[in-house]
Amino acid sequence: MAGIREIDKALFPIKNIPSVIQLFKNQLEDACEPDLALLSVVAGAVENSLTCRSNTSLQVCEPVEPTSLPILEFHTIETLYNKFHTIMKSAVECNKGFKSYATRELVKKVSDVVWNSLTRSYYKDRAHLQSLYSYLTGSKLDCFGVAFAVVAGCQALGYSDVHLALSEDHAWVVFGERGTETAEVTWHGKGNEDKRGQEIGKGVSARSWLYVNNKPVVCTRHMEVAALVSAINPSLNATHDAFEVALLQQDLLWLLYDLGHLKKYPMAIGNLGDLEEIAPKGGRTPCSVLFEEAISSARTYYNNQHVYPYTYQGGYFYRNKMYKEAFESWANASDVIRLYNYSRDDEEIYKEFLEIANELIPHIMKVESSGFSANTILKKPECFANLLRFYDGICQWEEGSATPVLHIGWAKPLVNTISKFDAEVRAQVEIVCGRPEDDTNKRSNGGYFNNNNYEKENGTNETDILTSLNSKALKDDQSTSNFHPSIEAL
Ligand SMILES: CC1(C)CN=C(N2CCN(c3ncnc4sc(CCF)cc34)CC2)S1
Repeated sequence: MAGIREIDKALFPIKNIPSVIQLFKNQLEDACEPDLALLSVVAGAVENSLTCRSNTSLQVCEPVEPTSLPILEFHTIETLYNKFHTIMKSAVECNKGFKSYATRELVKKVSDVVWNSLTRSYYKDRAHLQSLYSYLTGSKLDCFGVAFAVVAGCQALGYSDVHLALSEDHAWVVFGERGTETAEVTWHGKGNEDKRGQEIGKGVSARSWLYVNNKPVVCTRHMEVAALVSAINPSLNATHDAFEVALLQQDLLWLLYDLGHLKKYPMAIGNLGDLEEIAPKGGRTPCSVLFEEAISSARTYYNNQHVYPYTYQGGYFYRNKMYKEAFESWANASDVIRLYNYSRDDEEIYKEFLEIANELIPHIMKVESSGFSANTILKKPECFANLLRFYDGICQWEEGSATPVLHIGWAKPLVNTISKFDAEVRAQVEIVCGRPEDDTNKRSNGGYFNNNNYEKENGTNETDILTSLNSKALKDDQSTSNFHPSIEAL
């Protein structure tokens, strides 16, 4: 392992953001691979010094150089770096000399070293528990942090084949001669037995969103740096961010973007888009384009199996009152989820769709039907079509799943929303149902919406459907409709 080089040491003591950027630049542009342990300790130390101040009350800071940081001494970093290497090397005898490829036993051993050195019990979802600084000074890591620490530990032991694999809500490792071996190395969610050491989902979990249909982001060393930078958390408290940390994260993401290391990492591009929306850097790609780039990355490299690129974009449109565009993004997100089976590990994306359906869309309908919107979306059939596509995707997500998705809490906002569109607007939407593929328990997208005349597949016209929907939600009468059984069950 290269260890800390003179060129890096020369940057210390670090007093400002440009010095941190330079350290990352040296590591990323250097011929050999970036040192994950060094960069994670430095990023964690900076984040900790600016967000975990003892007095959490917001000080009225005297105007300082916006990029100044609390001084970071080399000795501090070197001590923690050496501590990490000692932990790894004393726990794992690795054959000196030639480095073979990692084995499942080796990966499990490194995972055990990290796992057994964590504090017995602590609040796992707390902020600032993702870095090796947190691990080495507080013996605390969140679930992503454990996976990252295992990859950094294997790098410290000289295994260049062990890499981080990322879904939208979980992390594991790949290793071996062809990089095709997989292993769980951390936990997921609450109250789930960890599966550390096991291969990645072969069973039912393989069809769950959590494992993104086996289309995870498989990182290079440089993309592992992008993951640690994405995991930087600028939050000071529930309402405020430490702006220097957000600035550092944004500058580091631009550095990685310029070097091409975000090309296959949609969520990192989305993170950069969020930061750019808040504090746009002049002369840079605008955030709206970044959200589009994240979507095209997911479509190009991950067979469009990722949801978050569309919810990044939908959130941006929503915040900027571009409601017609938001509906389209959310319908596209729903077209992704419809191909999965909902499983108990998918709570995070369930909450995402629940918030869109029961908070964001009802808010839009309220604003749009307040009568002051000249160019209201309530007159636009494509908005109605995208709304139906959004809801239909969630219904199809539930079909074939062992766990139900929809319940009465979904139906009332749904009926409220649909009935805000007048009949003559709805009549302009044609539901063309393609022949459902003979896919056992998961039809492919059996239908799509476009704006011609509305025809239900069995000839029922839309007024009956909506009337029966309304009556169902309001009076629970027993008339039949073609909507999803869960809505039928109201
Ligand atoms: C549209 C949104 C709700 C906004 N933020 C989102 N995220 C914030 C950043 N996220 C991420 N950003 C970069 N890399 C990763 S790897 C991972 C799974 C655990 F390892 C999550 C995640 C998760 C998703 S999705």
